[in-house]
Amino acid sequence: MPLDTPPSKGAVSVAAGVLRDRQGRVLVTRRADHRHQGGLWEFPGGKIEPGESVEAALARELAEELGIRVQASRPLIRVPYRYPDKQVCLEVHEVTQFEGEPQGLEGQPLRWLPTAALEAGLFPAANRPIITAVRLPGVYVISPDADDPQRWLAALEATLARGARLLQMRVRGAPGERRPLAEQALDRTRAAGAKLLINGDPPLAAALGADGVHLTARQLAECDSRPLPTPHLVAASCHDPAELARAARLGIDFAVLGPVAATASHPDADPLGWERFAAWTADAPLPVYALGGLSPADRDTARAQGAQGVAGIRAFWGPDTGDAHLPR
Ligand SMILES: Nc1nc2c([nH]c(=O)n2[C@H]2C[C@H](O)[C@@H](COP(=O)(O)OP(=O)(O)OP(=O)(O)O)O2)c(=O)[nH]1
Ligand SMILES: [Mg+2]
Repeated sequence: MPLDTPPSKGAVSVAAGVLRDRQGRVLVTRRADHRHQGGLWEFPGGKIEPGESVEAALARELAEELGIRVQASRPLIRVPYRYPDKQVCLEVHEVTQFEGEPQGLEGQPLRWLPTAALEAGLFPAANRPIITAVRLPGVYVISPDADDPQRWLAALEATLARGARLLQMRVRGAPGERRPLAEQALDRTRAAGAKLLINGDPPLAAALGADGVHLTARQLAECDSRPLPTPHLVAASCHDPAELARAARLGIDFAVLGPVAATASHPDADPLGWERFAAWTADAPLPVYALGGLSPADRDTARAQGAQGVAGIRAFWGPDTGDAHLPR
C-alpha cells in the first residue's frame, strides 16, 4: 500500500530509470521469476548503496544491467511503498541522455513500449504512479472562468496552439451553461490531441466522456473513493501533507500543490516556498504539479524540486502571455 507516513529506516532505497527512444517508447525489463516481485516488468535499476547518490546508483545499475552510460538524468517521481514483505522507496529518474544501445546483460528480457501500453498490471504495485508520471506532461493549464464563452473558446484554441497537452476546465456557474461549453471545449481539445479535465463535476465529466475530473480540496475530503474509474484521470487540489496523503490513499492520479509563491489572486495566502513544496512532495507517492505565482518557464525548477511540473492560469492560458510555446 502507498505510505501515508514517511518511509521508515527499514525501507530499501532503489534508483530506477525511465529511458525513451526517438519514438517516445519507454524501456522496460522483466524481473527474474525467483526475485522479489519476480515475473513482473520494471524500469531498470537497483538498490542504492550506502552513501551513494541516486544519480551514481542509477549510472552504476544501468551500466551493469544494460551496458549503457548515463550522461544526464532528472528526478521524475519518488515513490515510498510498503509491500507485505518489504518496504521500498523508489527514486525514479528520467534518463535524458545516454550512450550505447541497451542490452539485457543479466539475461533479462527487454522491451520498448509505447506509453499507452504501460499497463499497471504488468508492473509491481508500487509502479502505478510512475506510469502516470511517465504519461503526464510538465505543464498543466487551468482555465479562468468563462464570462464570455466565445472569447473563452478562442483563448482555449490559442492555448492548444501553443502546445498545451493537459488542461483543466475550471468554469464555475450554472451546470446548464457549463455543459454546452464543456462539449465544445472537449471537441477542440481532442482535435489538438490534448486532454481535458472538468473541475468539480464528476457526473458531467462522465456524461461527456471527458478525459477526467479535477476535485477541489473539499471534494477530496468528502469522497472516500475515486469518483471515476481508470482510464479517466482524477486529479485533486491539495494544500498540505494530509491532503496529499489522502489523495494517494484514494488512488487519485495526480495532485496540484500550492500556492508555491505569492499570487495576485490570493495575496493573503501564506506561500509554501520551494522548501516545503519539495519536502511534502517527496513523501507523496503520486505526481504533484506546483501551483501559484509560477509560469511555464518555471517547469525545470519545479521538476528539480520533485514536481511533475507547473500548473497555473494567469501565465498559462490564452495567446498573450509573452512566452509563445508551452514546454511539454
Ligand atoms: N528496479 C526496479 N525495482 C522496482 C521497481 N518497482 C518495484 O517495486 N521495485 C522493487 C523491487 C525490489 O524490491 C526493489 C529493487 O531491488 P532489486 O533487488 O531489484 O535491486 P538490484 O537490481 O540491486 O538487485 P540485486 O543485485 O539485489 O539482485 O525495488 C521498478 O520499476 N524497478
Ligand atoms: Mg535491478
